[in-house]
Amino acid sequence: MSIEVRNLVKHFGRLAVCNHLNLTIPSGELVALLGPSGSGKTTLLRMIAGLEQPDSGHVLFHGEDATHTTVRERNVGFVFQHYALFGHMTIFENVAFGLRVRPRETRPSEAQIRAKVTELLKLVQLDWIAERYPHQLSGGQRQRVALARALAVEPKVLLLDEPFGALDAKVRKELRRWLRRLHDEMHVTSVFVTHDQEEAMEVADRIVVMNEGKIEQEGAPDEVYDHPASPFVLKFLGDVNLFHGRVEHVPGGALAAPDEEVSYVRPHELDIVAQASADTWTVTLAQTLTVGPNTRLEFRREDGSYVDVELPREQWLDVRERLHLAPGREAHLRPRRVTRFAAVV
Ligand SMILES: Nc1ncnc2c1ncn2[C@@H]1O[C@H](COP(=O)(O)OP(=O)(O)OP(=O)(O)O)[C@@H](O)[C@H]1O
Repeated sequence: MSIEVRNLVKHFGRLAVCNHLNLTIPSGELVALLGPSGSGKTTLLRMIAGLEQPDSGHVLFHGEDATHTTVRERNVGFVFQHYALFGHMTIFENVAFGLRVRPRETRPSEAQIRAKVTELLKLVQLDWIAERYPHQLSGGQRQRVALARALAVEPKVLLLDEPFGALDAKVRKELRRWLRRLHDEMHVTSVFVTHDQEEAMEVADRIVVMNEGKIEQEGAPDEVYDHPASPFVLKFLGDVNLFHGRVEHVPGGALAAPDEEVSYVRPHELDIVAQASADTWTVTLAQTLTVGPNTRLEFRREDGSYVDVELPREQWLDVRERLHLAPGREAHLRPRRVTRFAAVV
């Protein structure tokens, strides 16, 4: 089931929360709506679901206008961050719920319900605790039950709003991979909202970057990361050093961008070298910090600004020895890649 959003507009008071949005999600794709808080992700998701009406524009499901259809008619499954399971029902009954409340004529038989729920609980690897109650499960297990419950009614579209937001980092990571695998098995067209760029990059086929009610860019994770369409996308997808036009201290001036340009270099795209040359910046090491396998170095430039460099720990130990680097010592940084945008005046 493909989803299409055409010229969608939604205001809350005078605030344009969705500002003429256009988006096409092909059938079977897993798409992330990524953006900072307040960028309109949830509102867009709710309009796709039918929980919110747009001021104007259209939502199409499989080419057919669904703008004025109800949530039920759209046949979408939801998983939200604080999606409450029914506390008085077992896990099994929670998953069976959507099937049991169907009108008699479309309700599956008891045997069919049992088979379906068992299959889904196996899929989310929780069949061994089917008779437990929600309060006896961990947060991550509960989210998996919520997903199984959403899938039970065989939705054509699955919508997830920060589904793993409330969980700790390790569980989040596990659930992400697991969601990706699940999607590959089920092929349900899925849209999930997140403000975590790592989560979006790791899970999604395609990322839609949103900012202030508009789509800044959409594309495959690599495409968006390697070819950001705007400084906003570049900054939102990871740490980046920023160099303004006038960089007088650069030896030879070759790196000095024209005044109207800003250069951006990611911390892992800078090499530390011994000799100054036309394509290096002269810096002083301020401090080092090792986090896991990587070391993060903070260098100070002559104008007082800071540049971050990140490299694998072993590489850092090697560079440190070769260049006799220590806090307070001078070094030179050579970018392997520079992204330039016109400065906003
Ligand atoms: N029902 C509402 N009434 C008034 N304003 C609203 C309503 N829902 C959302 N907003 C406002 O619309 C803007 C976009 O909200 P939305 O929830 O879509 O953003 P978001 O990108 O999902 O943010 P978050 O990541 O914080 O959930 C926000 O400024 C929010 O305060």
